[in-house]
Amino acid sequence: MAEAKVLSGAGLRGQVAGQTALSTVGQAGAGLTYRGYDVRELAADAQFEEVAYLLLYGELPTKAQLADYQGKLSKLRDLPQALKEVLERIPADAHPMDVMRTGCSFLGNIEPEKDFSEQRDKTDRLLAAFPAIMCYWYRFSHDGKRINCVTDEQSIGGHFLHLLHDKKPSELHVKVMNVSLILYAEHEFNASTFTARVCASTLSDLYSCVTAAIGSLRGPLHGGANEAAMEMIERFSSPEEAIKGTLGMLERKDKIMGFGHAIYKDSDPRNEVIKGWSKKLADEVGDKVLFAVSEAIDKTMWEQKKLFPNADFYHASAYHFMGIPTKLFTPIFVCSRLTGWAAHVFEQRANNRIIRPSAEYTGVEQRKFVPIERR
Ligand SMILES: CCC(=O)SCCNC(=O)CCNC(=O)[C@H](O)C(C)(C)COP(=O)(O)OP(=O)(O)OC[C@H]1O[C@@H](n2cnc3c(N)ncnc32)[C@H](O)[C@@H]1OP(=O)(O)O
Ligand SMILES: O=C([O-])CC(=O)C(=O)O
Repeated sequence: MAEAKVLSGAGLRGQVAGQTALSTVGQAGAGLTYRGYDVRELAADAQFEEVAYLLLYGELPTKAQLADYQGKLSKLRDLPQALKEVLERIPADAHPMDVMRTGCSFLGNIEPEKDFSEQRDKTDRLLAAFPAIMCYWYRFSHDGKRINCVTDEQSIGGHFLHLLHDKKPSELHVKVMNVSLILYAEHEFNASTFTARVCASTLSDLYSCVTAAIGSLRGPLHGGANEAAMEMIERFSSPEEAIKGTLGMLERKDKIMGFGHAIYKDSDPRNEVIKGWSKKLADEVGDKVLFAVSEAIDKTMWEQKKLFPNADFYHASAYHFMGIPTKLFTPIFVCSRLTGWAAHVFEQRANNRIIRPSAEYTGVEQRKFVPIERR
């Protein structure tokens, strides 16, 4: 029989591992704030670029600052030819998160961060270029098309949809992308951000920090859960089937992706926001199955386990209704969370000590070395 898992203290749960002025997660009142602003207010009224500016530059921009910032980002969207050639060599069956990791890392070779004084400019470049890295590879490997990486879309979300679908996105879809990018932007010491900070603490460069963070976000217990949730939802063709299937998974002690959270105990404040937009999109496309299936799983999980949907669960159906292929879900998360990762790298660099915790040794007692011929 497998030994019982020792959970107390595992995963550094509940331990303060450093300080941040960027966000609060799971504190009384607003469940999530970015530099003091409730994420729900930001998602309702701000543009993603305003939130990126807030995280990276410290305060919300004025109208003129936002226009300048969006103008700057628009000019940084195109990809160097050498990067396009690398993307063209990545096969169609590669995981797009691996493509993002490679794209980010390769850009770090040809446009390196030579000095920390460049950190904001390098972040802006990545923010502008990530949608094209994802879509250039996707459209080339899947449709055989070398797309133009520049569009006249003002927003990053609109730019991404335009590159992906080769047409101007609807206002509703641009709005939902904007909301989604805001909701995913920052979340304190989650696994991928902590990865970025550990890397930054060695005084490594920004691209290494972001590449490492992409690797952490990829896993299904973190950002990869939105794709895993979609794969689960799609298996059911009615709410009744979904309830039966969910009960079966719980009985088999399967993990239900898109549910539960390491910090939030009763609800994830981002969920109600993206759920509302997913419903609007379901109505727009005339969906009669996916949203109802999602709600049935949601209700069953609460009734059976008191587990609630996290930000990833209703993102799955929302993205699907906008015609986004499932395997691009987590890369979109990268386009957003880059802002949080980079802001944490800046914060770590501003007050750095190498992150190096201790381990409790559980191995054998010290013993005498036995030469190989006597073993
Ligand atoms: C938005 C970006 C994000 O990264 S949000 C997280 C995305 N990940 C997922 O949705 C993956 C599914 N969820 C999980 O694996 C966990 O809930 C995560 C998020 C990893 C948190 O883990 P941890 O802090 O260990 O959970 P916990 O201590 O609250 O667990 C208590 C008991 O409940 C169980 N549990 C938890 N989540 C689920 C789930 N989704 N499906 C089924 N069971 C779940 C745990 O296994 C644990 O049970 P037990 O006490 O070991 O019997
Ligand atoms: O905070 C966490 O552990 C995971 C999460 O929700 C996020 O990174 O958005």
